Amino acid sequence: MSPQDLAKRQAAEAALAYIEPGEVLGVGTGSTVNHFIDLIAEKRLVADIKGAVSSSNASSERLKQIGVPVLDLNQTGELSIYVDGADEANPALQLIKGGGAALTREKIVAAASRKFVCIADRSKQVDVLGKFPLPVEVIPMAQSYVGRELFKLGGKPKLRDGVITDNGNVIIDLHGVAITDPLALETTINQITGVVCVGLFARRPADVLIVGSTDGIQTITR
Ligand SMILES: O=C(CO)[C@H](O)[C@H](O)COP(=O)(O)O
Repeated sequence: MSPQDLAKRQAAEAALAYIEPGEVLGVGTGSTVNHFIDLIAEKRLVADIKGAVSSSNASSERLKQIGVPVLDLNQTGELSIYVDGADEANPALQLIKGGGAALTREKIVAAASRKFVCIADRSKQVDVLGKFPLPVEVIPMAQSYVGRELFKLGGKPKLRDGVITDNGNVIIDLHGVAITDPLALETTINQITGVVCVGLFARRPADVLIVGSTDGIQTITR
């Protein structure tokens, strides 16, 4: 396992402590979350979990494989805990997410959860968000229009080739914007017609960030 992968696994393992027995768990998407799901099985915690609401078809499949029932958010009500990774996190625990194209469902599950526990390796920590291209999920017929509107914001929008989201939409990645005011940019992009969701989690930041590294675990609480 690479040092980065080991750091992701350490963060994922620390997040197991946030699981509330008998509760429905929100589960995100990505390689760090895959460690989290695998660890639930390895540490024999499956029976503690009533079920999970998942942010992607990929995570749903992985959860089912270890025997965790995948539930419909419309049937569960508010979730106590949501565990997910991130592409970038700033000191206010605002995030860029969507590297795995699951941003819309991730934002929905995060919004419907009382506590968002973000798990990441240290490479994801930044002072200013925006080195990682900002993912925007877009209705396919609006992709050219939205691309032109995103260009006006000063960055370089690029269609993510060959990617269709679980919701049947496309992803435009906005490159080269240093995000000094995440709340304002989230609002601006949300208001572009044809945008389904922007992978900027400023209005709904993480509540806890668990960072794994070769030096160990760091937990930051908002
Ligand atoms: O937002 C995401 C998927 O849409 C992931 O949380 C993000 O891309 C981090 O992925 P990884 O854990 O593989 O580094």
